[in-house]
Amino acid sequence: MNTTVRAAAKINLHLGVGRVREDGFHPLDTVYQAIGIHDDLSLAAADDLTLATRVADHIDPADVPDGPDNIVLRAARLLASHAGRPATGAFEVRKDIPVAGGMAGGSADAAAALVACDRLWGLGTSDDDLLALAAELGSDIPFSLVGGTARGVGRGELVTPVDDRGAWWWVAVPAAEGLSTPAVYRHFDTMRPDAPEVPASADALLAALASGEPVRLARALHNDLQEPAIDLRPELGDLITLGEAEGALRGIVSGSGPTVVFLCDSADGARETAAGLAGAGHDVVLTATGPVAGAHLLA
Ligand SMILES: C[C@@](CO)(OP(=O)(O)O)[C@H](O)COP(=O)(O)OP(=O)(O)OC[C@H]1O[C@@H](n2ccc(N)nc2=O)[C@H](O)[C@@H]1O
Ligand SMILES: Nc1ncnc2c1ncn2[C@@H]1O[C@H](COP(=O)(O)OP(=O)(O)O)[C@@H](O)[C@H]1O
Repeated sequence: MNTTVRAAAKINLHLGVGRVREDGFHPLDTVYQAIGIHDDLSLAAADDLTLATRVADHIDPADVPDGPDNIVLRAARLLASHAGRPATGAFEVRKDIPVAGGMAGGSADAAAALVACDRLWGLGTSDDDLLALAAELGSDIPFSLVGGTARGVGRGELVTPVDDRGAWWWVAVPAAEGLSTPAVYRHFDTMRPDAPEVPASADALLAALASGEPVRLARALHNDLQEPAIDLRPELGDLITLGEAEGALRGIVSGSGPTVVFLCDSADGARETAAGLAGAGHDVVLTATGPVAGAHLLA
């Protein structure tokens, strides 16, 4: 029998980035939100470890590694070694989350793989151990397990859920070509040699979130990686201006980009913004609500 796990894309409502640490990572104060764009991962019992990927029309299959470098297989091997057992199983991943888009698609798949292997192998790994293994694989992966809306500190791996009773409407516009996360962080270092050691606080964003007011949340959105991402891809600035002219409350680069996400005031607002962006020639325009759950088993 197959085990199927769904994992969501993330956006950063607030991404405060401090001066690079000695270990090469940047201290963050961030607020993540999981939104309704998903990858689905299924796992069947097998004698060896295999992976097949299927991608949505808006994804180039060549962008997804199909060998041992795929983070799904890395996650399976890490959990197997933690449990002292062989890594076995036949994975199939169906990708809808833009690749190298600043939406943590690989992190979502890694979180899904941890949950699926734990189930198929009957391990009953504790939440604390799963979160620690997730952090070892990547800074965003603990959040992909937790989902909802959460604050992330440290290098983003220390995650605490926050109060969010909103149902926020988002329009996401991925780019045809992804951006490398380390390259955007390096560009941040060049552009912001004076970056403070302590990253910009997420407190104002959290207050806006608790208000439930889309206009207030729109004003509070903040991303310190937006400037370097736009400097590397100037067309992202034009895209933000366009989406705002088409009715969005605010556009912002998602994480390290190049996906741009637009906060809208309602379902109708999101439909209108999406239609305006599509009419202006953007082939791929996705609409989603957030928050949604983290990596979870499908019945
Ligand atoms: C920028 C963010 C914002 O949520 O997301 P994406 O836009 O990539 O989705 C994250 O910080 C990405 O997290 P993730 O993609 O898991 O990063 P990791 O695999 O841990 O690290 C990849 C590389 O990114 C840089 N990195 C990552 C996290 C961090 N706090 N500081 C960094 O400088 C380092 O160069 C590191 O070698
Ligand atoms: N399962 C996977 N899905 C997507 N990308 C993967 C996967 N496994 C490894 N990768 C590699 O990770 C890189 C970053 O992918 P992704 O997590 O989608 O982006 P981001 O870090 O911008 O959120 C990709 O360019 C790809 O080479």
